[in-house]
Parts: sequence; C-alpha cells; structure tokens
Amino acid sequence: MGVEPSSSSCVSTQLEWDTRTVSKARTSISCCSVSSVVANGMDVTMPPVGDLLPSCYYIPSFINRAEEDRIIKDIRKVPDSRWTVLTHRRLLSLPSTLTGPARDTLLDAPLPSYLASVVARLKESRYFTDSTHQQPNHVLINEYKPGEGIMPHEDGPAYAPITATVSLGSHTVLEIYKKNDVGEREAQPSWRILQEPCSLLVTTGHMYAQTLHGISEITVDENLNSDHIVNWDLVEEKGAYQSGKAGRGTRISLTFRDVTKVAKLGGAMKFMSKRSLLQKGRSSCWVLAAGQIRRCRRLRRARKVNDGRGAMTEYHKPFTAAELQSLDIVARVTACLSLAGSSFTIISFLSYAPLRKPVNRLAFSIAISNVFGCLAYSWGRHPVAAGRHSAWCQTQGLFITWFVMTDPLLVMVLAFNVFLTVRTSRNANRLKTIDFYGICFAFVAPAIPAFVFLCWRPDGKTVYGDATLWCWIAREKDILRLVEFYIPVWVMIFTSICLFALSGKQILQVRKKLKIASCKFDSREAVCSPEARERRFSISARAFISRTFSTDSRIPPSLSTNSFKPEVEHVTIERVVPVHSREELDPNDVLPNMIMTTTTTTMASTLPILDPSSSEKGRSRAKTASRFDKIHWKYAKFAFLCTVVLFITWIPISINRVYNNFINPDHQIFGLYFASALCMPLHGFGNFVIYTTTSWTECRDFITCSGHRSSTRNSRRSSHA
Ligand SMILES: O=C(O)CCC(=O)C(=O)O
Ligand SMILES: [Fe+2]
Repeated sequence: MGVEPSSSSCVSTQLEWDTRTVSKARTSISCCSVSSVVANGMDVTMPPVGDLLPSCYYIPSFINRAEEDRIIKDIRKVPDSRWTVLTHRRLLSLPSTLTGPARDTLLDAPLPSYLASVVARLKESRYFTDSTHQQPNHVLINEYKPGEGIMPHEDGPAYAPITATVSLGSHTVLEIYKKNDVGEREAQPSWRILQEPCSLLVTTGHMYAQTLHGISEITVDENLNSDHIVNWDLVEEKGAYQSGKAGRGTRISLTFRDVTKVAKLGGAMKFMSKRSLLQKGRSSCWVLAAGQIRRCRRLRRARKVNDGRGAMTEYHKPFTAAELQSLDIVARVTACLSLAGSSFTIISFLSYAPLRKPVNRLAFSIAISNVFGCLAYSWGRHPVAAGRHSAWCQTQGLFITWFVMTDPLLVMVLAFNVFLTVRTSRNANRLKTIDFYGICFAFVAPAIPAFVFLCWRPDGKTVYGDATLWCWIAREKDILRLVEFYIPVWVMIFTSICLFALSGKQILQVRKKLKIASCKFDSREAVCSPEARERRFSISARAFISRTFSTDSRIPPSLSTNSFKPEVEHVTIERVVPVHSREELDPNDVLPNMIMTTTTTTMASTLPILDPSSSEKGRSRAKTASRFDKIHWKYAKFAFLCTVVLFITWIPISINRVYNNFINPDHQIFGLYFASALCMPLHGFGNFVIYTTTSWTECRDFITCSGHRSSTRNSRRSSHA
C-alpha cells in the first residue's frame, strides 16, 4: 500500500524491497487515501517483504522549484558561525542542537519560519501521525559539496522512528546497509535510492530501525539505472540520468524529525527564542539584563559545545562488519591472555605459600577483579548482538563498570601500601588491616554505580547498551561514562603515581643519607647517626629484598638500650615489605649499620649480627651502596611497571573518549578503537607480568615444582649460618 499526501502535486509511493534481490527494485506506486494511512498507521499496515522490510516512501517534486529556490536563499542567510563544519559536510541543527546528558532533549522552540510551508505539508500528509508530537519539531540541514557525504549510520533513539528528508539543489544517492545476524552493518549497501532535487524521502518502521544509511563521498554517481537504483521506476526526471551517470552539485538536505524529549524553556530561554537567538543565530547577549546575560552566556557556551556534537545524535555506526569483527577478535584475544595470566596469579597464590606475601595479596585481589573484567571483555560484541535488553548485554555492562574500576582502585591501595611502608612506622597488623579495608573498598565502591546503572532506566532505556566495542554504558550516554568512569579513573591513576613517586623519593633520600652515614662510619655512629626515619626505612628497604616468609625481626639484647629499639621492637619484616622478592638473605648482605636479627619460619635461627672490623668497613660500605642500588632498582621496577600498565590500559580508550566528546564527535577513528580494544582487556595480563616479575623466583619455583628443594636449601644455609 501507499500513501497519498494531500498536496496534489505530489505522487506518493511506497517502496517495497525484496531483500533477496539486492539491487533489483521491486517497487510499487500506489495512491491511497490519507485517511486509510491514518486509520491503519503507517508502520503496522506494511506486510513483511522478504526477511526484512524497509519502510520507505519516495515522493518526487514534494516541493516545487520556486519553493526550493526560496528555501535555499533563506538558508544561505544563516551566518557561517551558526554552521557546524565537519570534515565532509557542514550542518545546521534547528531550532537548536539536542541537549542533556544523553543529548536527546530538544529545548522547546519553533522551527524557522522559512520552513513553515514544508512543515505544514508534512503535517497535512500525515507522515508523522504516529510520532510523539504528530509533527516534526527538529530539522537537521546538511550541505554537501560534490565529493562530500555522510558515513553509514542510524539516526538513533532520540527521535521518534520517522525521518523525512527533502533534497534541495542537487540529486544524491542514499545507500542503505543491512545489518547482519550479529547486528553489524554489512560491508556493501543493499540498496541505492536516487533522491532528486525537490523530492521527499520518508523512512520509518523497519527501515528506520533495522538499516543504516549513508552517502558516498564521490563527485559522480554511476550505475543510475533500473538495475541499481531501487526507486528507478519512481524517478521523475529519468532523462537527466539517461547516461547512467550524474555529476553532483551542491546539495542541501532538510532532515525533519520528531524529537521525543522536549524541555520547556525557562524565562531567559523564552526571551532568547523570542529574540530569535536560536533561530537567527545571533550570538550577542547585549540586549539582556544582567542576570539574563549570565544565563545567556552559559547557554551560548553550552551551545558551542553541543554544536560540535550535534551529529552525535545521529548515533553513528561508522565501522563495517569486517572492522567491527577485527575489533571483536582483538579484544577477545587480549582478554583471553589476561584471563590466563590472572588465573595463573590466583592459582599460584592459593597453592604456593611462599607467594602469599603482602604485595601479592593485592596482586591476588587485582587478579580476581581482572578475571571478571576480562571475562566480560572476552565476550566481545556478542552481548551487543544479543540485544540491549538481553541479560548477557546487561551482565557485560555490569562486569565492566564494576571490575574494571576495581583494578585502578586496587593499584591505588597498593601504592598507598608502599607509601605507608616506606614513610610511616605502622606495624604489620595495622598495614594488613588497612590493606583489608582498601581491598573491600575497591570491590564494594564500584559495585554501587554498577548496580544503579543496571536498575536505572533514564528515558525508559537501559543505561547499559551498545558502546561499539562491547555492551557498556551506552554510546548515547557518553557524558555519563566520562563523569562516572574516566574522570575517577584518571584521578586514581595520578594519585597512585604520586604515591609511588613520594615513596621513590624517600628511597632515594635514604640511599643518599646512608652513603653519607657510611662515610662517617664508626662503631658508635653505626648505631646512632642515621635519623630514626631513615633507620626505619633501612629495615623496609632490606625487607624489599628479603625473604618472602620472614615473620619476625628482633633487636638483639645488645641493642636493647639504644634508640633503635622502640622502633623495631614490634616490627615484623612483613610490616615493612611492600614488595618482596625472594632473594636469599645472605649474611654478608646485611647492611653494616643495621644491627638487628632476622628469623624466618624456615630458618628458625638468627642471622649473625654484624660488627664489622675496620678492615672490612670498605667492603661493607660498597656492599651497602650496591644493596641500596638493588633495592632502588627493585622499587623503581615495580612502580614503573604499575605505571606502565595503567597507562597502556587507559590511554588509548581515554584519548578516544576525549576525541569523540570534545574534538570531533562525528568522526570515529578506527585506529583509536583498535588500540582501545587491544589495550583495555590487556590489563589483566599486565598485572600478571608485574606479579611474575616482582616474585620471579617463587613463580619459577612454583612452575618447576622446586619449592621443596628451595626450602631445603634455605634451611641448610641458615643452619650453616
Ligand atoms: O542528507 C541526507 O540525505 C541524509 C542526512 C542524514 O542521514 C542525517 O542527517 O541523519
Ligand atoms: Fe541519517
């Protein structure tokens, strides 16, 4: 069936396309009364054709040439400053660009008066009868020079599912792409629609929801014939395209839509719309009273930002099925690597006692969060294909929001742990408690927004939805993603880096002072000269490289009266071990001015107290410095790796977000998406690298099952000592 607009000059046509014959059109021109359309509704009356029915109407000469000229002239009067210039076209969003966190809200204002006759005809034709406001309330004016076009996209959820496009100035060919079984667009268009100047193209129903449309960036359209143009039978001026080719001129399209959400304007906005600030594009605020000026400026600033984003409401889907597939594959491969790495961390930590040291408690917690996060990534885009409301898509969104946030939080807890160890004199139990609370916080805090987003239905839609790479906070809510996710994550990353840097500074300072102190070395100064804090740090520094399962550290009776005692009396090695490595604690390695005894659970004996004779002082000093170099290197390596992993994980995806939010919302860079798909799911693997690097000996023992041999060797050494 077809639709007959009330205007007698218009021929109303419905195109029915058989999806099995891709380029060959099966069109029907039929005229039926408007009342029958209204009675039945445009959408529901259409019988399904093939496996997918695009619902589309082509009406040549919807407006006449004089009307076309007049509208073009009026559009040309709009100052250049009001246009948003994009790479391959420029556009005007009237009465204004959409606003609100999801950029789906129209500030109530009339459409420009020079479009009134077209709007009236659309209304009379009743194309919008089933839409929210029964008439268009928004128009996007696109201007294309020859060679310009628009990438394949969907018009998105901000509008009622109907678009009416009037072409002015030149013809174009609109290409329609089907989606494949997993909801991705096919590489080649399935249909081509020739739109003549003055024509109207209405897309609705299945066509609106199930297909993508775009215009190729070419200067000459070819294959303009009945075999390749789906509406060829309806083309009015076939003579103009007889050669099968047509060079494009400058085309202006008016895309009328009905924005579902409309916000009534307050006093200042009403005033502004009366002053035609929105319609006529005046940028001056000078006519307003003081308070209004401030609001006007705020609105202008907001409009500036939105202007750059207007096209985002088109809900672009710029990638081909092949591109989306490659993003999917790379994300899933890296996620699987991370899953394997995290599983190793969890299994080895649980099953091999020497690995259960404080820093690895955190590595273990991070691995747990990585397992859930990377599990979600490993599903790739399949949850997207399962549908926004599917449990799979919602679970993927939940896991990513929850556990991917847990990771940087835990790294921050780890950095805090290192910082407390190096800078304060808290004992092992205090640090363990702080760790415990930190870990709990890191798991519980991100769960709150994650579950809120799962239940929240702003505008009746789920928060989690298609976010291109996976189901996450949906693309149209990218501001929410920025505020809830990217900003907190970067705050955490910088906090961690600062804490690492402060701890590193402390290490370097101690190293310097130790060198000076060792120069002045004599038996008295050995005990007294370094400041209390440095001495404390000396313990932690040594602990950095001490055995894994040291449990106690005691002051020898000979030191019980010196100032060193109170600080180390209750100190266990664990309390000062932010990063253990399982190097053998060679008695010769003990720092000469750290006169203390260390016991280990396996050694069950004390290491000798050093009381170096003056002939050995030189050698001891050299060893002290070299020991500190080792400590410093270990610390630096650990902090460096944590920082590198954080950066690798978060930089590509954050650059992508900044680019799409603030620089060019209309253009998605495949390389940035690819880098994000590669790096984001890789953080579990990065954390596994840190874990194995900082506990290499234990990991090696675990893998080669030589833990027993190693313990025996240690016992032998200690008894020998
Ligand atoms: O210019 C056209 O014909 C298409 C414009 C379009 O698809 C849009 O603005 O969403
Ligand atoms: Fe569009």
